[in-house]
Amino acid sequence: MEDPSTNPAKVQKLRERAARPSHSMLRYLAENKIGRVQTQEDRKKLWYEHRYVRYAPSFIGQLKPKMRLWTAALEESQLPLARLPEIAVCGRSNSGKSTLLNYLCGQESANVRRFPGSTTELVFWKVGRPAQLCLVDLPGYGYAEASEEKRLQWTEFMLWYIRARKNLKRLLLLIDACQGVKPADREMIAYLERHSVPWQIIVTKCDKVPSKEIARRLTILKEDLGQYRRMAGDPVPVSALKRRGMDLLRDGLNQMKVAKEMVKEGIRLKVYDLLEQRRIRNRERRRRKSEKKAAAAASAAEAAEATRAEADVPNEDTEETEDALETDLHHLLGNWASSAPPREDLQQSPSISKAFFSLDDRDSRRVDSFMSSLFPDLEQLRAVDASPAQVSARDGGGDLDMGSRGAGNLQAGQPQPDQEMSTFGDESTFSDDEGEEDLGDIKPEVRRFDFHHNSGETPRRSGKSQGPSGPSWFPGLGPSSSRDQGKPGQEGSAVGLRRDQSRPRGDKVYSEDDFASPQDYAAGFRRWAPAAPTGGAPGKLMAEIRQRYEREWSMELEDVSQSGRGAPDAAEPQRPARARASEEPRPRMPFVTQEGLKPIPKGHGKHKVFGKPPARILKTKRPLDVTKALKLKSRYRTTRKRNTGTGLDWEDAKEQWLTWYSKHKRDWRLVSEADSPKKEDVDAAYETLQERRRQRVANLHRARHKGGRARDANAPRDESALPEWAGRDE
Ligand SMILES: Nc1nc2c(ncn2[C@@H]2O[C@H](COP(=O)(O)OP(=O)(O)OP(=O)(O)O)[C@@H](O)[C@H]2O)c(=O)[nH]1
Ligand SMILES: [Mg+2]
Repeated sequence: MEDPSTNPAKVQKLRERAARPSHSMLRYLAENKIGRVQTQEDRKKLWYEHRYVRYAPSFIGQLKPKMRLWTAALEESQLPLARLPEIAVCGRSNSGKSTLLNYLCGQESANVRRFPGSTTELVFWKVGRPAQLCLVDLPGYGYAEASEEKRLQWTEFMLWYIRARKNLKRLLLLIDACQGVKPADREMIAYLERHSVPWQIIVTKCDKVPSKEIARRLTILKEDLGQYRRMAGDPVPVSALKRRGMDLLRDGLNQMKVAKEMVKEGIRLKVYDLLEQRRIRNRERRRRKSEKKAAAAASAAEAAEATRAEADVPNEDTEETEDALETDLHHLLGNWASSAPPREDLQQSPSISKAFFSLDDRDSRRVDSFMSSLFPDLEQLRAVDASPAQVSARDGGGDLDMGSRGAGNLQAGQPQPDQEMSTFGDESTFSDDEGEEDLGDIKPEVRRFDFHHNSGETPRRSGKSQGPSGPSWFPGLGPSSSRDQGKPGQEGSAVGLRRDQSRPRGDKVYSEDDFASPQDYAAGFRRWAPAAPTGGAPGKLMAEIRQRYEREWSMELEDVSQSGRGAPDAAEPQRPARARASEEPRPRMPFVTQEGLKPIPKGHGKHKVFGKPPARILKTKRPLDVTKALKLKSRYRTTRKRNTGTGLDWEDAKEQWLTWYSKHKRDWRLVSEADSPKKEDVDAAYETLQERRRQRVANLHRARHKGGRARDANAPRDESALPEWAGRDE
């Protein structure tokens, strides 16, 4: 018997058959009706639900949250600010990524098409109002209906994005339930593991597979993927199109939305409640302002003195409004904060460390001791102001380890002047509807993310060096004091201490961000992120990746090229492909082989690089042959008509017709329409023919049983003709 272990497909089948899904899983699938509908009753119900029940799921605490297009990016410069936690969906083309995003929010915003390759850019969707999450629709990998250049471009950029983006909180890896985990998916998992990106498998299109099958496959998946460290949760079976199993997924993602707390005068509050309040407040302020302006214009027309007198009013008024709004805010928050007694220590002029890193005395003491252990000369640092020469010397440092640079500079006593920076990432992210509003009055009080906030443009990573006014590498240390004391006119440009307002204490938890380079920090990239792929060198990143992870990726390429040749000699140096002098240099779209870089092959060979299209697409698509289907062929005949007897005598013609008739007699329409001798004649002649044939067969039969040729049974027996032994009766 054949050994089944030699055939992976067989092994998989055997495993599936042997898998024993857990009771809870079967129960979950049955309760949520995940799987192909079996009965007519269920089918009817599903149809009804789909058609008539309005779909309004609750996600990130909002009912049918708004899904607004933020940007679509294929280059680093097109990426949006990294301010919201991002969840990306990734998977082979046509695995249902865009559909899943749509139905997560109950919207139909993302572009969905039937063919692979409908999404060709990284599409960023802001979810909620105010936005609390960013969903990223990544283009698919594997086969897609697009040019190779395009596919290479988006694949590279997607891989780079996954690797470099700091606020990417989770990557949902979609797997088509009908297709299962393909080699390309395994490659992607290896890539994610390598770069420490939390991922989770979502099995989509579950409405196409029976639930028993799904349960078995999920069990095997769980077994196989249990070894991975970065897997953020068990595989989730869903059917986005039929809206099944989505709640489990939503619950998982809900935890990732912006839900920061801040401590305001000793009271913990949700930032988003405050943002809502601020939205209301700002709107109110704008309305009052415009009213005031209108009133001022009216009075200006009456008297010039009155106008001049009003010129000073806005400042006072604004402050009044501020106060009024502050109380308004407290009122809206249930008057908690106003009832809290004012703390003595808050009124004092804040020391550098205390102002930023303490919530209560215990925390501040702990942080202080941590600080002094890290930076023994912290006290001296505070006295030193940043001079432009020192700063520029620091900026010439190239791309060293940012962590050690940050710490080193602090020790060298070069605190940076403060600069506006965007906030992002786990520690610092929050955004609201308008997005660009100044968050100055709220930010300083936010626990754990009291970084400097940008009210203007964020310095991009690819941009110029920050120069003398570069942002602090260690937010909150030094610069705030120098700024507050040295630049009284710059109030409110960045989040720091406001002169008129003392900072409530907030404790500080350090993160890697604190030691990241300002550029990376501002642009929201991970440490060690490589430069983004550019149009100038297509395929470079991809080639690097392939070279690096070749062993981990179960590469079809390797299998194909190595079978029959054996493993390559490791000692042999790699020969670069030689350019022929006579030929013009071709634009190279390289991919990595055992022999080095090669241009992407044409024809079937390119499947090795890009994956194979599904069989459905490889099949030639022919229009349905209507004439055949409706049996109208004879009426709309386009082929040559058979010779029906021109130039033949009747006998020959009849003979031909009879052959034709015996072939086509089942198709009564053909026969009746045929331009032939009369049907009765043909039938009669055919019957005769058949009779003759029957005779012939009968004769043969008889002859066989009489041990010789057919004979007339009544003919007189010729004894002499018989052999000697045959006729001797006696
Ligand atoms: N039966 C079924 N079909 C689905 C489901 N989800 C998506 N589809 C179909 O799959 C096809 C592709 O869906 P898309 O959402 O465009 O797939 P995609 O992964 O975004 O594809 P690309 O953008 O090309 O990578 C569409 O025809 C969908 O209707 C599902 O849960 N069940
Ligand atoms: Mg898509």
